[in-house]
Amino acid sequence: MLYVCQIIIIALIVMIMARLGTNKFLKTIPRYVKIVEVGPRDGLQNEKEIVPPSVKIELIKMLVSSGLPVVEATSFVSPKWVPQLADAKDVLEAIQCVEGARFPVLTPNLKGFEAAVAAGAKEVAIFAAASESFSKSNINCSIEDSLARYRDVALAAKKLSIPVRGYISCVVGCPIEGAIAPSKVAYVAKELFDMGCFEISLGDTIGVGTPGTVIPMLAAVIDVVPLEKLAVHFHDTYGQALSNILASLQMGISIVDSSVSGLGGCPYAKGASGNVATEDVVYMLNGLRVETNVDLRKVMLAGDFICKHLGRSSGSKTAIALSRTTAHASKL
Ligand SMILES: CC(C)(COP(=O)([O-])OP(=O)([O-])OC[C@H]1O[C@@H](n2cnc3c(N)ncnc32)[C@H](O)[C@@H]1OP(=O)([O-])[O-])[C@@H](O)C(=O)NCCC(=O)NCCSC(=O)C[C@@](C)(O)CC(=O)[O-]
Repeated sequence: MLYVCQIIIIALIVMIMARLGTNKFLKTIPRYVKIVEVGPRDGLQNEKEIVPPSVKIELIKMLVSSGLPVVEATSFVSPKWVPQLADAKDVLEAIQCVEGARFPVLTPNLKGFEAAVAAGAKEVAIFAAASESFSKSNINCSIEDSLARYRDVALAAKKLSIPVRGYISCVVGCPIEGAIAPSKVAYVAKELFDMGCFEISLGDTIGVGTPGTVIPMLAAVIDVVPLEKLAVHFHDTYGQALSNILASLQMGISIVDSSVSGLGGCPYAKGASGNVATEDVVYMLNGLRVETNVDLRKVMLAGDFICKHLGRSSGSKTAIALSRTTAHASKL
């Protein structure tokens, strides 16, 4: 009996030592990561075929049931610019009764903000760029003009106690200008922070970044905005999104945007592919033993649902692999 106890104690010590050894290398990674699901907005804004509101509403409900704490629902932008989201009012009104997640919506100006609030928005997002040319092609104004517009939105939101998230596009590269200097990103980030954004999401809109460009960009932004206010938003055009997320986590970032099944792209950034897939992010974070409170199987069900509707296969490698191998799936 004494012998068995000794073996159990030694085994426990070995396990704890092994864990501590691993933790030495992973110690800077946050223990909890908030995933911001952007599929219904960033994903569906770029679909050629217009998805009916009933499908969007069902998708949002399925994503909420997977435990995702934030599901970006839609945009109150000009329907001439983004006809795919012309049903923003219908979608947002229909999910008012859904509990368990926050539903931010994009608002490019006061007109959009007022329409969003009238439809029940309790959180909004404004979206600037670190590239002049992209700002012009995406929202038809210069960076400075966009910041002036967003100050009005932020002020109106403050009066109603509505939290405002800020986005910055093209944080490492622009489809028109090429490489973007980290100082430009830091400048816009500080402006958004100073106007009251509670969180700032740094978007590699065309997915060209690698840890080699993402780390210096984050270092410049962390110098001017508190780390805990920053989120990362990677498109996966060059297959770099997960490595960029890991590098960001190692720098202490704990908020990651992703899109179910890797849906997405920006209508004003030709060639940009979808966001990093939520399923792939959850799988990696599970492997790192980072808490997300998200049920991977349920995200996969939401992914199946929208991919069937769109008539295409998933953009998530995890979803494809797990749906093929029941042996792996049972270990989740
Ligand atoms: C900003 C504008 C409106 C300027 O567009 P504009 O043409 O310069 O605006 P305008 O003020 O001259 O108005 C033109 C028309 O739009 C109407 N209008 C004006 N505002 C609104 C509104 N809010 N909602 C509905 N309608 C609106 C306005 O009433 C008028 O209607 P008309 O008199 O011609 O009938 C336009 O450029 C626009 O809507 N752009 C949005 C483009 C977009 O949504 N892009 C994708 C999202 S950003 C992104 O994907 C990046 C991100 C966030 O995901 C991060 C990343 O990946 O990097």
